[in-house]
Amino acid sequence: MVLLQVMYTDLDFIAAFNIEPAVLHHFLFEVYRRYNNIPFHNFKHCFCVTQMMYGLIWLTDLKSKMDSEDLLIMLTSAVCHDLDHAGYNNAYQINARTELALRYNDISPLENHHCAIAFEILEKTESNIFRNLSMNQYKRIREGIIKCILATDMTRHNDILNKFKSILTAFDFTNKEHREVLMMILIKVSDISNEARPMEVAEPWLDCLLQEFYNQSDVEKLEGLPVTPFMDRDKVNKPSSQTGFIRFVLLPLFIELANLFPCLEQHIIHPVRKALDYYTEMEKALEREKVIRAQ
Ligand SMILES: COc1ccc(NC(=O)[C@H](C)Nc2nc3c(cnn3-c3ccccc3C)c(=O)[nH]2)cc1
Repeated sequence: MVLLQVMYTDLDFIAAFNIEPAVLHHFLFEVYRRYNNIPFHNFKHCFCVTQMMYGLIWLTDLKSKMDSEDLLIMLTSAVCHDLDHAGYNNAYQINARTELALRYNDISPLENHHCAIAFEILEKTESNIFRNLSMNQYKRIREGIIKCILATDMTRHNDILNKFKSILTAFDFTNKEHREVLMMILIKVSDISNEARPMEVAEPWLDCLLQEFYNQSDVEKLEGLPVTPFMDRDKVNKPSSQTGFIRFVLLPLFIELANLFPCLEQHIIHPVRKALDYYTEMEKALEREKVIRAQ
């Protein structure tokens, strides 16, 4: 948590929002406690997403383009975005008619839950880092965090990306709606950006993700529920699922963001293109092996 604390300090949130260090520590400890020990959606994932968000804020010089409230919304949303994730995605929640699906009427049940847990923590005085804010500031920050966390539901991926594309040509930092879409894009980029990291860091994350996905599809098979193909251990081909993800999801998203911040080309697009080459090579090696074994 100390590293997360440094990020709040470095971005001058302590001074700007009169956040007491003890309260920040309490908040981050509660967040740490409310993430679960599952292969992928654990506290380490929360840290990676927050660290990526922090890096993007500095790389794009957002401090000079957006006010502190928006930056506080982005960092806090990253910290809280997967709180109490149990390793079963929205499709499972809805198909299995879980308590979450029932409570949130099948509308982004997980993301609604992550956000509700975040504000449960923030309701407690000892961990409410917003307790010295005015009512208006609190309302604005709460609205922003809800929008950002709910935007991490991948079923909304294309809608959010298309909205961003439509405003890109005339992006206006003084336009509230433009800023909101950009904040959603930035938390989405941070959330799925493992492949922008060195391969020795990125590949283990994919193995952890597949572990979580395989665990879910095993349960779905046991419970006679529909199984998502890219989660089925009998169907998933790791390199080809990842080349598909990088080509059709990751690169298009990162390229759009780089249209607004060209410096990101070298920092996140270049490494992802190298990751695509790596998994494409792995795919070919697997194919060759299959041919040899088939003979
Ligand atoms: C449009 O909705 C989608 C699109 C793609 C996927 N996931 C995939 O294609 C596969 C499993 N690969 C993948 N999925 C990833 C990564 C990072 N986050 N992430 C992920 C994790 C949980 C839920 C959704 C996603 C994209 C990654 O590096 N690879 C999941 C949902």
